[in-house]
Amino acid sequence: MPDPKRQLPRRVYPLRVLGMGLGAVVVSVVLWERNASVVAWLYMALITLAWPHVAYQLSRRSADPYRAEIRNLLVDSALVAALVPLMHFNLLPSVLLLTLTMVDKITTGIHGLWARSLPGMAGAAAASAALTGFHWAPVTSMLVIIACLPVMVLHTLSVSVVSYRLIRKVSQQNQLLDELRRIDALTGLYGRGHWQEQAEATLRRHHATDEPACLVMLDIDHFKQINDRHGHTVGDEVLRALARIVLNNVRATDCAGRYGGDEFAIVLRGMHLDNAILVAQRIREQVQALQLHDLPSLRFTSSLGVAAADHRHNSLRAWTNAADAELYQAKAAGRNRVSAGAMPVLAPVV
Ligand SMILES: Nc1nc2c(ncn2[C@@H]2O[C@H](COP(=O)(O)OP(=O)(O)OP(=O)(O)O)[C@@H](O)[C@H]2O)c(=O)[nH]1
Repeated sequence: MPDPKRQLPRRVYPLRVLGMGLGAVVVSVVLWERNASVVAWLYMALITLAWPHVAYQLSRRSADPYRAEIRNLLVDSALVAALVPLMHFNLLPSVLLLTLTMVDKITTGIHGLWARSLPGMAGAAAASAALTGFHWAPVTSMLVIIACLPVMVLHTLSVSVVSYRLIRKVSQQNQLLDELRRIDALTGLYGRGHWQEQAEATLRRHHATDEPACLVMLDIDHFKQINDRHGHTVGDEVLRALARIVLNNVRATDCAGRYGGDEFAIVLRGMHLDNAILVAQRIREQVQALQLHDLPSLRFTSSLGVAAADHRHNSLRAWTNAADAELYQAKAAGRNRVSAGAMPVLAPVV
């Protein structure tokens, strides 16, 4: 991929040619109005027409084109400031060109570049005033106003387009970051943070409307042994396969997340405990029957704890603790089973 810093001179070159060219139109009209000398015309042509090409060659030949281009940007500002005395301080073009060169420094996004350009601008304006003689004629004619329009319009539009692209890129990247934050990369289930937000919302709705909801905590049995015997890659494959089973058994309105290493949490919205137990049983059975494509001999099981949302659950922590306690029961009772609150521990169907 081309280095964007090395590409900078090539990107800036046409913009500088265009900007300085449009500036030249403005200054030419002012010089023409005041019957400027040949020297003044040459001076203007050197700055506006020759400089962009010199700048390009300087940065292209430099060992560090990026730094060279920053230097060129500072020279741009100084040269534009030098045009002001040449125009006898004609008000509109002077203010316009100085403002635009400042905007160019700001839109680079380089911290403080505009401030760094100020001493050079002041020095160049003073030197230019000394060379050309200090003439004060700030009144702007209609012709000069018209000559200012193209640079004004084109510059404003181009800055707007660049800002628009930047804003779109930032918002796309924010969306991507949000997606990364929400989704667990390994399993494709929700990550813990997003899952918790959704689970909290479900619990709040239960408190507000009495809408039933159940929480299933699932943990793979002896997962450490799978990792130890077959390696982490197989362990990861087991986690992915289990996530697929979970997703196949929940509705779009439910919320399944990876809670920890080999622990999964599912919020079943609008569901009573008896139905939630059926879902948990179905998942347990499918996990037990699962065969990995690359390692069909590997079998594993899971334990699940189910807790219905209750008014006594004053926080998500209380609800997850209740489901976790059930999960602990299932593990303690011999694993590969579902445990659910008031319901008896459910032994596996053999
Ligand atoms: N392959 C893989 N392993 C993980 C990942 N995250 C956590 N683990 C492993 O998961 C294992 C969890 O093991 P334990 O919590 O001790 O539980 P267990 O072996 O499943 O035993 P029981 O839960 O008591 O049945 C640890 O060995 C972790 O290293 C992961 O993303 N990929």
